[in-house]
Amino acid sequence: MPEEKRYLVGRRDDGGEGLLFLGRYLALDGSLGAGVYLDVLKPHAILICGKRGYGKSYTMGVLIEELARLPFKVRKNFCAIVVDTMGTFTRMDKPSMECLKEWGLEPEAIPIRKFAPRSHIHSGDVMPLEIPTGSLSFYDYCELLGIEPLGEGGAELLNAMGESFEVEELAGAVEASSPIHGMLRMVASWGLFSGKASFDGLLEPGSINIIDLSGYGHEPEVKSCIVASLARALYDARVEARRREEGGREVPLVWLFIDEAHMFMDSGADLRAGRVLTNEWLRQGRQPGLSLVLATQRPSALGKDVLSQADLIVCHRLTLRDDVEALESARPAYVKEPVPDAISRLGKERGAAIVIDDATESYHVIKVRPRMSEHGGGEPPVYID
Ligand SMILES: Nc1ncnc2c1ncn2[C@@H]1O[C@H](COP(=O)(O)OP(=O)(O)OP(=O)(O)O)[C@@H](O)[C@H]1O
Repeated sequence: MPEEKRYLVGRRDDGGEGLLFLGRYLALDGSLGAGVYLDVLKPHAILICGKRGYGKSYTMGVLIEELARLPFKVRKNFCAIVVDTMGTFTRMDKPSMECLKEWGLEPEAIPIRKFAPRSHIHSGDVMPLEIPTGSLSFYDYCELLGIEPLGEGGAELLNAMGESFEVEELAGAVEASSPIHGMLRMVASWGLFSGKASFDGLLEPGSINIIDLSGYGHEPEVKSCIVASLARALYDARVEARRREEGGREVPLVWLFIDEAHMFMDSGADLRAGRVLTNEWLRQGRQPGLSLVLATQRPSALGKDVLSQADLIVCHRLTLRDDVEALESARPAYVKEPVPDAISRLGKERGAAIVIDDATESYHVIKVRPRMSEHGGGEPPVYID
């Protein structure tokens, strides 16, 4: 039987190992063609964008599934960390028997684990996420507490800090009458930060770790603080390990997935998480082996850096002029067709996308493959008696 034709994005050669099956070519008449695969052996900065409900989280889930079913000899080089702001991916750790058959995995070999802040754990299969206070800077604390670093509150906090970054100790060190005292007490009561915690548990070779932050739905500063400290600690761990690694892997290469990335990287909001992700991960992440996958409805909100640093863009249907223009103004020379024209070719089909790939300097219209595990991002049904 002739071998099925396939296309690779993210890598120039046609090598066999370390490929994620993304979907199939989508022809104008709606028919599906050759398979499209994404390289996993090199670090990538991937932007998935699209209008609400057209397949961003679904596509992110496909990439996570594909990582989960990589053979262990390849997967052990990596670990994936998924920042799940809406609880979209929390059902992926218990795939159906049918899905396991597709993945070719025994139930005990599923590499997907779930973490959540202790106060948001409601079932026994979720592990507690604790943020090491050592990974927080003075500026992280200022953002978390909503105080100006150069203002009165900032000075008070800085005085209290001395050697300790422990939340309880800081609360004890500021005047009880100060508003910061109350805020630090509140932060301490969450049980989220600890001097004894470490992120090492997430760095298990071959593991896929879903971090459920949906409990902090209305607190962007808390989510930013968690993501900033996590992203910084992972970056430091890889930079350190890279110096020592020779012929083996000490700390796995990291794939960090961030859904609703505009929450952290909105150029107008200037959150700490956005700065770490842009400066350390997008600009400097290639050498330490850090891959970043961002999904957003609002590519125009992320700032020019994200569009210019992404080596692969998966663009689902977009209609807002600002967003289409942002992509058009970042269009590489090898994309001959204006972005608005390419987007209009997608029509209204969910899961259809344009893939713009720097490695092969090409772009393709594809339909992302169907999910194997349950997708948590669908719309809730309306029950009419
Ligand atoms: N590749 C696909 N194949 C089949 N159906 C899909 C595909 N992609 C998306 N869908 C359908 O579209 C729905 C919405 O997709 P998804 O949850 O990914 O939207 P989204 O773009 O992340 O939206 P939001 O911005 O609101 O989070 C899914 O529940 C699924 O039914």
